Amino acid sequence: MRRYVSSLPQMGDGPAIGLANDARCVEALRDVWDCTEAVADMTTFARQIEDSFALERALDSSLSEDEWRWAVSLVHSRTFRLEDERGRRPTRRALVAGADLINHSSVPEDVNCDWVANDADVFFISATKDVRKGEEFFLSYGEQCDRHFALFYGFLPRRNSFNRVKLFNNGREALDWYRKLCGADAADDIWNRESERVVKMVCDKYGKYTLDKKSGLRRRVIQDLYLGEGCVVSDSMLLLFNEMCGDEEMAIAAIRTRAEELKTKMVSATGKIETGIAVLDAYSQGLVRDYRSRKIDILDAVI
Ligand SMILES: C[S@@+](CC[C@H](N)C(=O)[O-])C[C@H]1O[C@@H](n2cnc3c(N)ncnc32)[C@H](O)[C@@H]1O
Repeated sequence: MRRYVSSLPQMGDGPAIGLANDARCVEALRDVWDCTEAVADMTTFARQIEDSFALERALDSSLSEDEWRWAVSLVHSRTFRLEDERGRRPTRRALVAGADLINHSSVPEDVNCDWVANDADVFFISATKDVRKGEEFFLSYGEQCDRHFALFYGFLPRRNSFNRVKLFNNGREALDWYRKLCGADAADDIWNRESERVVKMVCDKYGKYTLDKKSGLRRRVIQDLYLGEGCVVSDSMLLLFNEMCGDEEMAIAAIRTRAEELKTKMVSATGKIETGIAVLDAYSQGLVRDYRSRKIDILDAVI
């Protein structure tokens, strides 16, 4: 056991355990387009660490905050989530020595093994294709965009076909942006009726239920308004703009305009980001830069 623990990333190995563990990153990324979700994740994570540290500290006053952050990061980056689909048992996390050495790949063809745990908590890991002697095993830690890996694991997958850039937070924001682009008046009745129709139509097809914090009610919202790797435009965004613009060419032109606008915003924030990340270690600085440049590449590809 001691040998195993000493083989783990040690305290201070920040990069190996993710940017979410560094509060200074939250400041560096705040207000920068498309990092808003990363910042929200990091803020939640920081609060969870603080709250749980206070509880642990009550049990063991010799525990330092750095030790606690290190332990939480290892649990995040090295454990397997055991979920009981029938809901009879709460979700648990298993630290499986040996299996926790397998790296992730976001390239489906490179993934060559998979895992499962049975009802008796026996953990199986098996090859899903022939693996030659000396070849590396790769698991999929999930079909996630770069944000997830940078924040909670401290790396970016070599190639990530699941990476994306969110162009709008919801359908109303998108239509409001488009109204301004067209120079229409916010009080224009015809425009507003048409917007209502489009939002309802896209919501019926692609909307997801979310909890409205103000009213406490569940509402259907259009969320997946994104561009993905290889000039992929999400179905909900294409439908929304097709309906509003009346034809596909104009819809694509509007999406391009938005991409250009966001790229300009991201590039112009570079100075602020560089100042913010100057306090991070060189590895983490590189991670933030790569994270942003991959987003810019996605925007560039459609411009
Ligand atoms: C479950 S561990 C995998 C084993 C780890 N490489 C080790 O040597 O202990 C997860 C950590 O491995 C690293 N990792 C996993 N997949 C990676 C990849 N494709 N590229 C770079 N680092 C990766 C990250 O530091 C991540 O937090």
